[in-house]
Amino acid sequence: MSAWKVLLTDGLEENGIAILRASAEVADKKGISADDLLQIVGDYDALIVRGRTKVTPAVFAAAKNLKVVGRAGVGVDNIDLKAAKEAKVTVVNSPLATTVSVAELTMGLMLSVVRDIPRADATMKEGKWLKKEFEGSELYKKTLGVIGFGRIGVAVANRAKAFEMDVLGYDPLIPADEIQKRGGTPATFDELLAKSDIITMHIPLTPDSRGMLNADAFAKMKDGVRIVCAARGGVIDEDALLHALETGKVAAAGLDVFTAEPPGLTALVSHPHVVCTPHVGAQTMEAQGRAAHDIATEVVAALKGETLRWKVA
Ligand SMILES: NC(=O)c1ccc[n+]([C@@H]2O[C@H](COP(=O)([O-])OP(=O)(O)OC[C@H]3O[C@@H](n4cnc5c(N)ncnc54)[C@H](O)[C@@H]3O)[C@@H](O)[C@H]2O)c1
Ligand SMILES: O=C(O)CC[C@@H](O)C(=O)O
Repeated sequence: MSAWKVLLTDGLEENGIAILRASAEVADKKGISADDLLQIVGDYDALIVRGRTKVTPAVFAAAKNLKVVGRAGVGVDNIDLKAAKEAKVTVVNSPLATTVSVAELTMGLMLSVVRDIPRADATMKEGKWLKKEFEGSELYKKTLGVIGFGRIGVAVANRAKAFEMDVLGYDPLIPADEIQKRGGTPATFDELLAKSDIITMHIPLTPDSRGMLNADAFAKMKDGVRIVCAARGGVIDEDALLHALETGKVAAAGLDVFTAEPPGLTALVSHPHVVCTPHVGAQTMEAQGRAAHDIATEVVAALKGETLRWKVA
């Protein structure tokens, strides 16, 4: 009989489940409702989530045996870290697993917004040949502003440099010489806004970063700037972005993430100059395989009281 019980509420790749099963009993309740989670969470020593499950103070209050919450992925904005601390529950994530996948999707969104690839494809599927309408622009020699020069921001910067873009980096938590070492030209927020042809966001959603790209920020940007975001919807004020698209200040936006998910068919989602994907930055078999391995290993280590690599709280 296994000593520990682990609950999965957003699924996990098989390789991760196998690691957990070597030390614990695993219950896979993918898609469980918030109410049903409150009913059963008290039975478990560990809870592993992705972004869908909200690990609220009520969950911690009901989770009498819980020792660790594992986030298969990076962002922990769906986990109440204050409540975790008060409940003396460890929170771990798997921050290295998805960097490449998110960076590659970001490049895809960037290419999509400069060449209008999704709309060109849609018109072909309507039997049209609108060659003259699809005059885009190059990435070559354009300035890319990377907001958040951490793992994903740097991975995007490296890929952008292969396209011979000039890369500005804004990250108040990283010294300028470190941004330079990581391959970016350090910039203040306002410099980045003023000089970039494309701005891409790679920051966590925190009280500080919520609504960072707002009406004031859009006003400071170049006319015709393009915006890409595969971080969190909340870092952009979506009403301000829509207004900037409607006035032409922003020529196009590529968005993987939304303030409310799923957003439904909002004016932003249906705007002709917006390319959307349904929060799939980390949704590759490679990233999910790595995330499953890393989070399962880390959660087992937490249960065993071993040294942790990715303790968030
Ligand atoms: N679309 C997806 O599926 C997907 C997948 C993984 C991660 N993400 C998002 O991407 C974010 C970044 O991931 P990462 O692995 O690069 O994290 P990271 O911690 O390596 O990098 C984030 C960087 O943002 C900086 N930062 C924090 N607050 C800032 C602020 N207010 N202004 C400017 N910079 C700020 C930090 O100093 C850090 O260097 C995650 O927090 C997550 O929300 C999305
Ligand atoms: O788990 C997901 O579906 C998204 C993951 C991603 O946004 C993250 O922060 O790791």
